Amino acid sequence: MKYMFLLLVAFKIIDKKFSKLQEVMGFQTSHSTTRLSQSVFKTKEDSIDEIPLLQRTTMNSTDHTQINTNFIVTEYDSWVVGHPSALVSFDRMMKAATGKRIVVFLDYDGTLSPIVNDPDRAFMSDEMRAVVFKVASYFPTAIISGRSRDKVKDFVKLNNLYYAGSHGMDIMAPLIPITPSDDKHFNIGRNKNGIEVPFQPAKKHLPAIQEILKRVKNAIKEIKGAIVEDNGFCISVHFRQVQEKDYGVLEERVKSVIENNPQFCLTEGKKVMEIRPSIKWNKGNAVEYFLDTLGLSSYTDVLPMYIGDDKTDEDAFKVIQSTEQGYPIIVSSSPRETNASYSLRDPSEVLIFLSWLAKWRETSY
Ligand SMILES: O=P(O)(O)OC[C@H]1O[C@H](O[C@H]2O[C@H](CO)[C@@H](O)[C@H](O)[C@H]2O)[C@H](O)[C@@H](O)[C@@H]1O
Repeated sequence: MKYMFLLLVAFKIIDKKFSKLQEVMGFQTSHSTTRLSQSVFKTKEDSIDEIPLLQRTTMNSTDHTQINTNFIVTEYDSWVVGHPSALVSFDRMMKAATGKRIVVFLDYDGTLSPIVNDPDRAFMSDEMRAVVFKVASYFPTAIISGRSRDKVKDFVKLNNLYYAGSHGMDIMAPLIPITPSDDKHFNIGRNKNGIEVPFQPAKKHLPAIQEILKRVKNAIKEIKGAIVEDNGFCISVHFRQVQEKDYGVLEERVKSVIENNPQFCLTEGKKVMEIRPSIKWNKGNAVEYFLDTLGLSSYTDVLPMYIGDDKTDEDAFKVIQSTEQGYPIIVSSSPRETNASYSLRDPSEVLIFLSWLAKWRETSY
């Protein structure tokens, strides 16, 4: 009996220590829902379950830091300390947002829709659409995508938000600012008859872009799995389905098309090479443009949030950082060098975050 009691006490102490460790690791305690707990814990449990016990005890420090055989701190766990989960930090973030004018910026691929092999089939779920609709009905919201503006709008299918395509090189800004504008960009959104026209800083390059599009399609047509996507002011060359042995040739051919043509440059995204005009305009400029046309750039109580997953979103994260009170949130399930302050693992966590945001607005106003 005495031993049973001692055993119970020992068990309690271990259990308490484990809970403490979870808190230190940033696991949610106050805003938890079953979905969040499942989402946050899933990978931990999976990563432990998936790895045989023997291997757990022999892991090297590059992949995992071993604490004991039952609890493993992954590189992701260490990274997330510097880029806390926006779900775990939700209460704190929203406390700081109270009374501020929230503006929401969203990337599309890998943020609102999961990454898939075929770029034409990167559909957004109805659940995500419903939640984005709700968020956009409460806060000014814009989607800034690498896709052409029309294409991203076709995927999203919502009319209560703003769209920027071609990494911000094609913006349909609000016609009437929600607050009096300081007029920096405002008139650019309409023609002289007051009709809505998109802001397209690379417009004069369009004929050259179309010429490059023809040439790149021709240059890579024999490479199996390569897909060329016309994104209006940018061209994507996808290699997700290209065999590794063919990648070198593909890269060489794409580079040769813009060789000696300083009008264009090549950037890289997720298994995609992108040809774009060499102008100083990116997703960060698009964020500034929207804030300006919304009439918000001169207000000190504006809190912009930007959620994105790719390299081109980093320019926007930098701009959000520079406001000193915005929330740049990266979508990544692996550690990454980033200018974002917070993180979400994947579009399913983006969905939870946006639904909490809408709920917060419903209950706190
Ligand atoms: O700025 P975004 O909205 O994130 O657009 C960036 C690129 O996204 C798309 O490509 C990516 O998603 C595809 C579908 O999941 C995937 O197959 C591809 O490997 C990813 O790179 C889009 O097709 C590109 O044109 C965008 O530039």
